[in-house]
Amino acid sequence: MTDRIDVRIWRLGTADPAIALPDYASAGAAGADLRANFPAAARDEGLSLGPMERALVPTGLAVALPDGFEMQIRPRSGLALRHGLTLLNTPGTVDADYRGEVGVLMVNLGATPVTITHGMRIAQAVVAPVVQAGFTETNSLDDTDRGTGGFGSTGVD
Ligand SMILES: O=c1ccn([C@H]2C[C@H](O)[C@@H](COP(=O)(O)OP(=O)(O)OP(=O)(O)O)O2)c(=O)[nH]1
Repeated sequence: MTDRIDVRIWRLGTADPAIALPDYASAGAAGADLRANFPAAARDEGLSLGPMERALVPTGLAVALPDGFEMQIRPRSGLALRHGLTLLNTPGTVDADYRGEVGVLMVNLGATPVTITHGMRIAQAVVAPVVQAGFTETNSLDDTDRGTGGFGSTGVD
C-alpha cells in the first residue's frame, strides 16, 4: 500500500456536491482523477472546445497541501489520444500555499470540437514532494564534460 499524506480539500460554494472528490482509479495509480465541476448554469451544456481553443475548467475544489508538497495537474492520456485534449501548461503546479480554486487549463489540439461535460474526468493530480533551492550567486561554475553543450549537442537520433 502506497503511503498517503493528508490533503485537506474544500468544496467551493459553486461546486456540485454530487461530483466525486479526486480519487485514485487503481491501487497503484500515481494520479487522482480530477473532474470538471461547472457552476449550475453551465452544467447541462458543458463546455465545447474547438480546435486550438483553450479554457480554464473549474474543479469546484480548493486544497491545502502540507508544506513541502505540490500538486501537479497532468493530462489524461486517453483524452489526449482519442480527442487531442490535453493541458496547455502541463504539468500545472498547485503551490502548498494556494487556497483558490484548482483550475485545469485545457486545450484542444485535435481537429474537431470536443465537449467537456459536467463531472468528466479531465486531468489527474499527482501530489509530490518539493525541494526549495537556496540560490547563491557566484562568479564561476565548476567544469564538466558537457560544459555548455545542450539542446541536441549529443546528436538528435
Ligand atoms: O494548472 C494550474 C496551475 C496553477 N493553478 C493555481 C495554483 C497555483 O498555486 C496558482 C499559481 O500557479 P502558477 O505559479 O503556475 O502561476 P503563475 O502564472 O506563476 O501565477 P502566480 O503569479 O499567481 O504564481 O494557480 C491551478 O489551479 N491550476
